[in-house]
Amino acid sequence: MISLNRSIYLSNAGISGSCSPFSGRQRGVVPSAPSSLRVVAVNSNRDLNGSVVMESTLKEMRDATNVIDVDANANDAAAVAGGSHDVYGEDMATEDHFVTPWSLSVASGYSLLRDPHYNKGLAFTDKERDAHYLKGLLPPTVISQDLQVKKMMHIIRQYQVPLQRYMAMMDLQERNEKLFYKLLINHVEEMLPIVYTPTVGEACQKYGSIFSRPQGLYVSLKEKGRILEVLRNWPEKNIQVIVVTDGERILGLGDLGCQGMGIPVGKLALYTALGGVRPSACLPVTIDVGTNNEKLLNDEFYIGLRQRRATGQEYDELLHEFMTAVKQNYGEKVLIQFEDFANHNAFDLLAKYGATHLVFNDDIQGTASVVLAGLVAALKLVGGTLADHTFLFLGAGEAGTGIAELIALEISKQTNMPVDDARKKIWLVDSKGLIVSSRRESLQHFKKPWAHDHEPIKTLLDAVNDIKPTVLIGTSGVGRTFTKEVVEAMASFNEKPVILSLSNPTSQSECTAEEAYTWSQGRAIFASGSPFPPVEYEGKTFIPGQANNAYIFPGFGLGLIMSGTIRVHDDMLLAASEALAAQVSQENFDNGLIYPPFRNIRKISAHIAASVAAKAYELGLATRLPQPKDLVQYAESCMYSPSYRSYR
Ligand SMILES: NC(=O)C1=CN([C@@H]2O[C@H](COP(=O)(O)OP(=O)(O)OC[C@H]3O[C@@H](n4cnc5c(N)ncnc54)[C@H](OP(=O)(O)O)[C@@H]3O)[C@@H](O)[C@H]2O)C=CC1
Ligand SMILES: CC(=O)C(=O)O
Ligand SMILES: [Mg+2]
Repeated sequence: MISLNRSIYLSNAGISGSCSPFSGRQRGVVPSAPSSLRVVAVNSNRDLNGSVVMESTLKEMRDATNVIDVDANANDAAAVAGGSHDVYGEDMATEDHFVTPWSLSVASGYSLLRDPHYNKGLAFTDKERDAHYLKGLLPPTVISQDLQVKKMMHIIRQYQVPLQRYMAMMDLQERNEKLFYKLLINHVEEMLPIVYTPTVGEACQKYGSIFSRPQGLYVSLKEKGRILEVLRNWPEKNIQVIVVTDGERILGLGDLGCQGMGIPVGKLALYTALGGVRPSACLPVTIDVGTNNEKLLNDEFYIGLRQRRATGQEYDELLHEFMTAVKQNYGEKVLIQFEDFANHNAFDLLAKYGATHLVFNDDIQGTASVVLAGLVAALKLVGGTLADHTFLFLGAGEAGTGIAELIALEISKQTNMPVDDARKKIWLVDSKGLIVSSRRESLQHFKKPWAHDHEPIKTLLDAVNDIKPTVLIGTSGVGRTFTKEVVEAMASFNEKPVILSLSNPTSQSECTAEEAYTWSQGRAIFASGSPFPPVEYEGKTFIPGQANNAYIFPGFGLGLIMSGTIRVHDDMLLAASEALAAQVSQENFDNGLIYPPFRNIRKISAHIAASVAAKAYELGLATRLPQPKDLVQYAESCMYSPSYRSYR
């Protein structure tokens, strides 16, 4: 039986006996604990000093003095599931689940205010303040969550420097998670450039200096042989999406080593805000195998291993241990999204683990899907079918060859032409010039399918003038490479040249929106990886689109999760593309846009999720049966809500 003085808090502290109260997420339990064992940390002094392990029942928990609530997120899922299925966790629907320690929390008021999952700040009602020992810990006023959002926006807008806004947002995420997501969802177009590209790039570059509270899980070479143990230190048990990087190609900023952590953290914030995956199901991971970035190695504030990158067998073994441990710890339905790996590892990891794990490479596959969607939509503005167009890429790495391949697959599907023939409509330029057959022997494997018969060409401008593409796509990671001459050449033989500058962050964009519109005399159909503001040209306002995989991965992931899909298939990427393209309205087209606005992203994500799930069911890769009748409605019903819950 439980004997309580003042308050109790469920955590894994009872098992470890050594964890400090409320450092990071505290609703977890050592996953290997037998399910019948209830682990309760008794807090007699508002601390977890003297934690004990004991058995308990749900009733006992509820009888305890200060029971807050079952996991609010679990409630979201259970509510939409009508208590009958488990969208967000295998064992969520059963009563037994609700007595497991990670789904029920009991806290002192003081601790409650410091738990980002439950904290509501001034929005705690008087009744809640009474019930949860909050009296006196807050000033008397009670305000709504909407007013809190308004106030935070006011504070954030006062910061002129984007990095300060980023830090304010990260601070909010660590302080009051629901408020963070409410704000991000309600102000998505304004806040996306802060928590995501371009600002997240600068944050990664300066991560060591701005680092305060750790976010995500660091798996370094030091942990080799003990990765399962590291995973078990993470307090959440029902992880559904992991975004993992090794920091070697962070946006177009190169090797940022361990400081790449900003990317998984940012991507997963989007999984929740844009795709509705609950935050506690998301795990950001950075694999630290060292860095070859001399500046960071010599930076006294660098947070990672101070050694050059491990490669070869040492690297492979660490990654394999990680992949094996993830599956062992979270099961086979956890989605592992590879992010910002260098291409010499990215393609191999995807190929190696694609057959055994639910893996998705955002840079190769997510980017491909978002760009194909934009191109399909662009056809409404430029005419013809995909097969009628000629595509030229600057950059033949993950993004470039990934997009090229999906375009070829779609052309082949639409025309019944062999994929090899479809590839002939697509040309790529890398740092050595046009990829042609005479270079084949020395090419990396992912470039070989693009080595067409042609004379060697050294420069992009020469390639543009020779090949005369209708679509020019920048995936080089090098800024200002679409020069005036290049854009003018595109505009000289295309009435409406399609120009996509995909490289991130803004500094690496192949050209700016202003350059694209002015150099093409306002005729370009333009989109970029990082956002640009509208451009005035000859009395007309041009609104550039944002071609970023953020349109795809949140909905794509949601579709996989909600259908219990066990493997990613190319047809799912095509389905996601079609779903996104279908969301572009006539009004968007009238404004020259080939992507819908981000403000509708949750609806868009629901449609993408539904299409991906439908494809998964069709392919027999979905395990959650029976298939829901209305997948869009189902996707919407599964989405995390950032609104506060009432703590009874
Ligand atoms: N908008 C979006 O959603 C996304 C944008 N990106 C962005 O795309 C960029 C590239 O990413 P990724 O494909 O993964 O990177 P990779 O390193 O895999 O590929 C970069 C490619 O660019 C080529 N390149 C580099 N410099 C030049 C140059 N001066 N002239 C011509 N080609 C050059 C490289 O050539 P070589 O092979 O010879 O070295 C390589 O083929 C990044 O900036 C990234 O942020 C990536 C994913 C999604
Ligand atoms: C957007 C993205 O994934 C990248 O630039 O790498
Ligand atoms: Mg990326």
